[in-house]
Amino acid sequence: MPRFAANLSMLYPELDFLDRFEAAAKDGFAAVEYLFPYAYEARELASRLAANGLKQVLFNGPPGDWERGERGLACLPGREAEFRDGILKAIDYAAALDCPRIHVMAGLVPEGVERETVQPTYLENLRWAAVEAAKAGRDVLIEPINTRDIPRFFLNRQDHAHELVEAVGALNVQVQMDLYHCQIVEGDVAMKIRKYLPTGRVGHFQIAGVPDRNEPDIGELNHPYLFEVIDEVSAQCGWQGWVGCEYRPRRGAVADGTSAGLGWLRGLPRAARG
Ligand SMILES: O=C(O)[C@@H](O)C(=O)CO
Ligand SMILES: [Mg+2]
Repeated sequence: MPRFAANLSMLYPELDFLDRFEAAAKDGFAAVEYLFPYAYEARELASRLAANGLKQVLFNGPPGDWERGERGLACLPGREAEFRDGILKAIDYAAALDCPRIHVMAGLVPEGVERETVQPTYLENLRWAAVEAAKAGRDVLIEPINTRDIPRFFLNRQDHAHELVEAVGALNVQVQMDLYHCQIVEGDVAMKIRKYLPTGRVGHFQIAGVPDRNEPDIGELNHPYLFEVIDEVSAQCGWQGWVGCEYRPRRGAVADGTSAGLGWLRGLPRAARG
């Protein structure tokens, strides 16, 4: 089975953020990811990781003004200086948390502007981020996201993400393949894993039930089958990454907490949470 990381932005909403580390470790996870570390001192987060024997495997670069709807700066002409400051801050956190990957959110295509118009800005920003991240020994990830959840998001499809990774041409730029978004936008998920994982350009997976982003055993995707596909292809190509559990708990959230909804994980053959 693949190795699973708990996404602490979505799992354990019944707990304060800093208490979610312990909860994930108690549930058997060996790794965590979350959207943003910036509201906390890096040393506080590092001590939670260490105290609970957890690895940090992913977090996001600063997204701009999240409260006002911004979802990344990478494709926004005129925001390059802010983008660069954010990437340098993320690299500092990645060093303090010993985190190998940073997800750089693409941002929203401005109203009335064509996607193609902002693509040069996106590529230039990614190239810059790749160089800075490489100096620090980190990978930069880009994630196609569905437009039902984030209308006008610049990057929606796996093929577009892989084209962009090729265009940047840096070994430390990879695709964050979130199977939830992939199913909503384009489907044919198993074949896309078979197509893209052997390229060496998939840095990380994420999962959630589709369509409602709840536990992976609710909804239209057959995750045990997809995990077998990831296992089979990984065995052939040597992929050794993580699968982030990025969903909003439905089964357990109210009565018993997130743990009660982890039956899908406990039920997997040779379940590997670390
Ligand atoms: O899929 C998602 O929503 C996340 O992985 C993310 O980084 C942006 O919200
Ligand atoms: Mg995701």
